[in-house]
Amino acid sequence: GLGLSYKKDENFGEWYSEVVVNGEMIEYYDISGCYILRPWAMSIWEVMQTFFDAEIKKMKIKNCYFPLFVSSGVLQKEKDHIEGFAPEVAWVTKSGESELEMPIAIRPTSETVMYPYFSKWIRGHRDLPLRLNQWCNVVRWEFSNPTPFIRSREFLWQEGHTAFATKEEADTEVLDILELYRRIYEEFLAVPVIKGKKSEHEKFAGGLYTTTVEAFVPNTGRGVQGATSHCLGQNFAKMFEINFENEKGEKAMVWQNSWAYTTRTIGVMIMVHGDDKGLVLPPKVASVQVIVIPVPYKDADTKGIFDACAATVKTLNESGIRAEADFRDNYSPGWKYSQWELKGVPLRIEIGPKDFANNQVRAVRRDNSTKHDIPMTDLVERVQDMLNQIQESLFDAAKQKRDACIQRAHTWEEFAEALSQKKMILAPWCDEEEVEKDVKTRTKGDMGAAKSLCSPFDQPELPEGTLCFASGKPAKKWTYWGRSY
Ligand SMILES: O=C1CCCN[C@@H]1CCCn1cnc2cc(F)c(Cl)cc2c1=O
Ligand SMILES: [Mg+2]
Repeated sequence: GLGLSYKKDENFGEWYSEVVVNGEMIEYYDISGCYILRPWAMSIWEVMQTFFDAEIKKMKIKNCYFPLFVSSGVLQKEKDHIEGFAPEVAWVTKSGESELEMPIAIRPTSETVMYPYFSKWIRGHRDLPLRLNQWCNVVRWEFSNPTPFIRSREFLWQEGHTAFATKEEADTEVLDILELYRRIYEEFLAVPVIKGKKSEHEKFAGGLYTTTVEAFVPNTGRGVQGATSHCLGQNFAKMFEINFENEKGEKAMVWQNSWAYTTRTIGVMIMVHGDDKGLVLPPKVASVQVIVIPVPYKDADTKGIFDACAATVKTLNESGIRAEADFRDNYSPGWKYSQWELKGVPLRIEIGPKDFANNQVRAVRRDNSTKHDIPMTDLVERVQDMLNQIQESLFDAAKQKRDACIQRAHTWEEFAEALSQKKMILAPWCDEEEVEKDVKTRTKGDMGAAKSLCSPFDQPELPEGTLCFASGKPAKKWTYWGRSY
């Protein structure tokens, strides 16, 4: 039958892979770590893309497209930040039967692809700011356990790459983009995130600083890096000689940013909202927000009921609500209810003989299963209200659950206890990299080590004399710690 064989609270990993497959988002592929994104997933990606693309266009950021392939000389250009990643670079070594002269890498990210051309295109201050974005795929041949959406060897993302005359402009854009990432999570996916700064150890080594929106999966007690917005400083400008003649006629290096979010966003949403009946889609990103199901009864006016369903869909669509009817005659209404619940459609509308006779519909919410009789005369207004309520209550429920997983800790004992309870820990830290590495070492285990997730911009009060939870040295900042994906 349609029912899932795993429970979210009992076998999270199996529950997740069953839900993404049975909910028709993912099809497994014969190459490990690669997944087929079916329309039910792609439509969510497109809703976010439509929002984000419009927003960056308002910021005068232009889309472009650079080649997938990177020559090995160019890729190795940035030695120190590459060496850590070398094992995950995928290489093309042959065409047909013949070996290539030089192996060609498939882009794992596009700094080294783009920046030689930034150097060529940027001459004077009038060429700045240069602000480009590309929507593309990247390949990273990771070996840690692949998970649909969350960790795959190929994924879709957007990568923004910008260059400015001043640091101030770069700093401002880093946060403008981070706010868009927060909106994607909190306003579209209904997932609460924490805005903060990555530690020196966790940041992008090639950059100056990394800002992030951190999500959290209560079931596994793991943090998830939701999206990142880096200020690269002048590091890449130095390496790729990206400089310009400033207004005083002096030669100056540009200040750069790079920022990305990926299809991982979809996996986080599924993990946070899904339940034992399947996917639960926030209305903002659901390609079908309302599914209308006829409930004919043997001698009742079946045609009338079907026509009422068609009219309901038409009325909703005309008001901008994404509605469909399920007229399939080879499935019972009950079977259809289960199937559309499995696919996470936020609202179901049933029209049976009684509803039809009373010129009303029966609406059922996917998130809390409550039933509501709606007069046809109020249809659009009531349905729109219910969709807004579902969006809001999904966020509120997720925020409540996430907040319940946050534990403050002042000592190692409190930290270790909270970690064992799968919490995300907010602790005062001395901000020393050696101490951070020590926390990783001390928490190594089969569940994976704890790491710093971010130092939240919204810092609680740090009273004078507060000591670091791990080193006992004077604490400098509150920082979130936890296991992560
Ligand atoms: O996160 C972003 C936003 C969008 C543009 N890129 C940055 C940094 C990416 C770091 N990073 C991440 N993963 C990598 C994997 C690799 F195989 C190689 Cl060669 C390099 C990297 C690498 O530089
Ligand atoms: Mg990686």
